[in-house]
Amino acid sequence: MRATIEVIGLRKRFGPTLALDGMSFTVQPGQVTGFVGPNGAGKSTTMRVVLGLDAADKGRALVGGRPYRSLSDPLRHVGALLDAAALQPGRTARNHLLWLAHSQGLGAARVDEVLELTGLSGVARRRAGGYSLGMRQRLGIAAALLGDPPVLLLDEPFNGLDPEGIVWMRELLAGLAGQGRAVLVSSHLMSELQDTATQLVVVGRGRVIADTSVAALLSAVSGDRVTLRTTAGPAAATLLEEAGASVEFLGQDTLRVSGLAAEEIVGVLGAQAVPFSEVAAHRATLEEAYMTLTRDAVEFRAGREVTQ
Ligand SMILES: Nc1ncnc2c1ncn2[C@@H]1O[C@H](COP(=O)(O)OP(=O)(O)OP(=O)(O)O)[C@@H](O)[C@H]1O
Repeated sequence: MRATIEVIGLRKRFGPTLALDGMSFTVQPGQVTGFVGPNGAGKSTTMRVVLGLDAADKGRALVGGRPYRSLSDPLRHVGALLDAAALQPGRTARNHLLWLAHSQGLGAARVDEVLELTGLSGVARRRAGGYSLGMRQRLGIAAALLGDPPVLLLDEPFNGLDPEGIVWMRELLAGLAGQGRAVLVSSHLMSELQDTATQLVVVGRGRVIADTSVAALLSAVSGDRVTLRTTAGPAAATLLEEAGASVEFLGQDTLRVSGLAAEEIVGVLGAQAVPFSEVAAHRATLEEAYMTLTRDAVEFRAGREVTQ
């Protein structure tokens, strides 16, 4: 089976709410793909449609090239974490997983493996009703991994995790993608996905705003701004402007330079022996990139609405 998720032109209306408005993207194997957007953007609905839990009014969703409902052993094809709070509180974690495993022809040995993998072995015989949200997230991941599926869909897996849990989750997701799986992870906090996602599908109001690699997004948003610290501000500014840069004074000794790369700035100043103590290229965070993208989308929509 191809480890992919294909979402093709999904449209879904709930009464007056248009939850999905032509949602389309593909999730590739070997990557953690972040699925981000503000509350109500349509992330959960998309995942529910992919998993056959909601029917789309239009469009198609395929897992490994096939609709979810046509998969005979779904847990072996796709693992999902949708709502970690949805557990039978009286059941122990191990029994919960055993029940799921048996329904798919999987044995107890696999249950113990996923308990180990998610760090739950020590508490596996406790009732899940007493679990913290973080432990429930781990149990949800354990359930998603039971069938060793090539495709994973995780809705807000970072919810309720403490900082240590967040690091653990990032490493787990990167490891799963490193094994060649397609991993789709939704979040409304871009910062959670920093250092984890390599691809991003950014959504707003039921459609895709951007579908890009994280590296391309960060370099596009970082631009070519460089911060320069020098005690010879005016001389440096003159030289750099002559070399084609634009220069802005942020303080007496601090200049923001654009239009030249950091190495070129060092070259220009070095050639004329102009002293400087720091040349730092600006690097955007994922959060900044997200704000830029979603702000543009809002402006675009506002403009379109006015002209309609
Ligand atoms: N069962 C439902 N009945 C009515 N409206 C719904 C239903 N499910 C989702 N919606 C609406 O569809 C829109 C998309 O919701 P969805 O939960 O998919 O967004 P989301 O991006 O996952 O948001 P969040 O980050 O808050 O989870 C929202 O306006 C939501 O209120």
